[in-house]
Amino acid sequence: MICFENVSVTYGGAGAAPTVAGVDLTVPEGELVLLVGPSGVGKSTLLGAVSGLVPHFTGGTLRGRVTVGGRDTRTHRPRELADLVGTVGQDPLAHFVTDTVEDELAYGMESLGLAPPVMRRRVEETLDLLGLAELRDRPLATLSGGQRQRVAIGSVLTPHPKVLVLDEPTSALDPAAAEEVLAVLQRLVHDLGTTVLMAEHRLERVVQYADRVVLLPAPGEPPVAGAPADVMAFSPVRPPVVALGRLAGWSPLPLSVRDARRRAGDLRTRLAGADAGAARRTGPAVHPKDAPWCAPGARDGSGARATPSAPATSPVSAPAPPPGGTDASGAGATGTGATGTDASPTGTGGTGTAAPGTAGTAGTAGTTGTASTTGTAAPGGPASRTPAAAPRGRRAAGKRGLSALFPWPGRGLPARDGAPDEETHDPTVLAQAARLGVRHGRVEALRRVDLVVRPGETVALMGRNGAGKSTLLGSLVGLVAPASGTVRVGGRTPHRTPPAELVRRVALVPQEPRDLLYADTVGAECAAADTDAGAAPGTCREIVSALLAGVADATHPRDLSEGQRLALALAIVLTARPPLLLLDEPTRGLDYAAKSRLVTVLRGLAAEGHGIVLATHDVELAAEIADRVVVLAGGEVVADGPTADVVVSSPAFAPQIAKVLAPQPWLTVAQVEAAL
Ligand SMILES: Nc1ncnc2c1ncn2[C@@H]1O[C@H](COP(=O)(O)OP(=O)(O)OP(=O)(O)O)[C@@H](O)[C@H]1O
Ligand SMILES: Nc1ncnc2c1ncn2[C@@H]1O[C@H](COP(=O)(O)OP(=O)(O)OP(=O)(O)O)[C@@H](O)[C@H]1O
Repeated sequence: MICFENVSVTYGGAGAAPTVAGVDLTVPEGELVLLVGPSGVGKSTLLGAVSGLVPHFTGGTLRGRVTVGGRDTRTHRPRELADLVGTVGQDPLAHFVTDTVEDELAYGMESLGLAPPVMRRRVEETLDLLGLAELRDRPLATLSGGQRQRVAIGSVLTPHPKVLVLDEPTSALDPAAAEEVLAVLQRLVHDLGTTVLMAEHRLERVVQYADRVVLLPAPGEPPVAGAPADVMAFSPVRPPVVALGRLAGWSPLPLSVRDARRRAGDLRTRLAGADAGAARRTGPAVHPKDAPWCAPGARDGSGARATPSAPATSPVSAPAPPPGGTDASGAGATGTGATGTDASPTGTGGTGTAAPGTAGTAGTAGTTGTASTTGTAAPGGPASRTPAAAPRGRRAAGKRGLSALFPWPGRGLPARDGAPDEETHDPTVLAQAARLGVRHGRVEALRRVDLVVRPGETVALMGRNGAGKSTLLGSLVGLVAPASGTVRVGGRTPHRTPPAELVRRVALVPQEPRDLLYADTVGAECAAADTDAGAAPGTCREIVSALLAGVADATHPRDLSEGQRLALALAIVLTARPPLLLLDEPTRGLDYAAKSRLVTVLRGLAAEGHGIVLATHDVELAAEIADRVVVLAGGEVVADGPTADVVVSSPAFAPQIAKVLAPQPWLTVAQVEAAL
């Protein structure tokens, strides 16, 4: 059904190396084929060549031939393939064409001219199938990340295309929703003979459903295709059950928890006497001193360093003194460091690239709000949730709004220590929500939420799509104001705190990393991040490379792969080293190796006394890194406890290894390896 004949794709001008090359591949009708490989290797590029987006919309040069159902995708533009191919990209919002859930589900069918009764029936079926019935009239812009992804999937299912091309379709879905979507896909493949080509990083969710796996081992290297267990035997990306199977020497390798449980008897016996607690403490934690970007003096070359477990009011990320010697507390309104630059004389931006913002800069940003996608946050009121929908120009303004909100701990920022709500601040508490309620219009997104985050703690927020995780993170950075109860960060009330003060206490990597990016190149983003944070030049760049190799300085952030873009956004925020670090779904697009490097970095920060809160559906990540898991449901906290207790007691949130080795207490392959 899909045929690649000696295909290569090259971005950039003459002489550039091809991103993918030597692709000869056939995907037969009625098969589910899984495309795997490291971040940035070219998976989306190959998928785009099938849907026609590459090269028609992305640029670049496609050589060779890709046909779908006999149609050449180079001579047929995407709309000429629309009756045959349904595509879900990595950024659903960018592809939505209507305004509401129901309209979006109907749109593809309308374009094909299907009869109204048929459309009606299929919309209803799909609303039920994907748990969207209650959201049918909702504006798409108000949906949570996972709700958007469900709509995107639903909208390609309704026209019943013969071919589905899906790029990380479960990345924003909660575990149960992911299982449901995969069950639907399997039914389409088995019952209707639909052909599915899907790229996915969370192999633990999908590999057992694949008929075949195609591995892209490295950029420019030809793909290797085969039976899933055969490819997993040598694949550099593999789910925990496969890693466990390889560790234990099982053959054939297990692809599912069920397969692995059947093989695990001996392993359980070997592990019976081992100390799970000790193994759990044997993670790959790298002390920050051993991480180059964290080395003393890395930030300003002076060797100045914050004390571990410093309280929030003298944050571990406390900005280093500027060359001029001005310190954070004494800078007053003019403390702009060596440059003396006011970032926003026109009052349109936040601290921008001139992080050493003055009181005037910060105040202006906060009060005018820049009419940006998020700029309404600070004292101005709740923020729009639609930054990704904004055109590039607005997004740039959004970035300025964001930089006013998020973490550019400017040197010389005026500290209002001693302000009323800080007087009673307990330095062992980085953030606290008490009986917190938040509304988005008619939607009660959070109800009576209690949460405390202390220095050195890593907390995973988990829960179904729409449970309120992003809202809770948003309330900690002042993006949303409480309807009831209180929220404090570093002793401040976030939505009432001038952004320039808040950024010294807390930072957020948003669910859509694009919202943090505004420069034209990776290099410029990194340079701005260093300046904003008062870090030594090269710090941000070093973190990007440490998380993910192969991200070129000259690339426009728009052209980065999903994982590369996330690595850049993470690096920008990690450069700022805020006392409290908030991460909203921080592993989309990241391969297992990059994820493990991220875990190492975060562990290092936690060891230094930073607090970390991550909203995630990635149960494997939560098992690796979180001390505590807080589960939200319908806007309420329904569980809050040590990771092992919370995740093991829930089939939805238990990582694969916990399921395989239950009732033994192991959560990760690393723990098992350490114990053996
Ligand atoms: N339009 C473009 N212009 C220039 N370079 C691009 C463009 N699109 C992708 N690239 C580059 O091609 C490479 C492959 O990107 P692609 O998105 O295909 O990778 P991927 O395997 O899907 O990554 P991920 O797992 O992170 O989603 C990356 O280095 C990326 O920077
Ligand atoms: N601007 C808005 N207007 C109306 N409802 C909204 C708005 N923003 C969010 N919501 C709703 O609030 C609820 C909580 O959304 P939130 O984004 O916090 O969920 P989440 O737990 O992060 O979900 P996901 O796992 O899908 O990212 C959802 O039902 C969402 O649809």
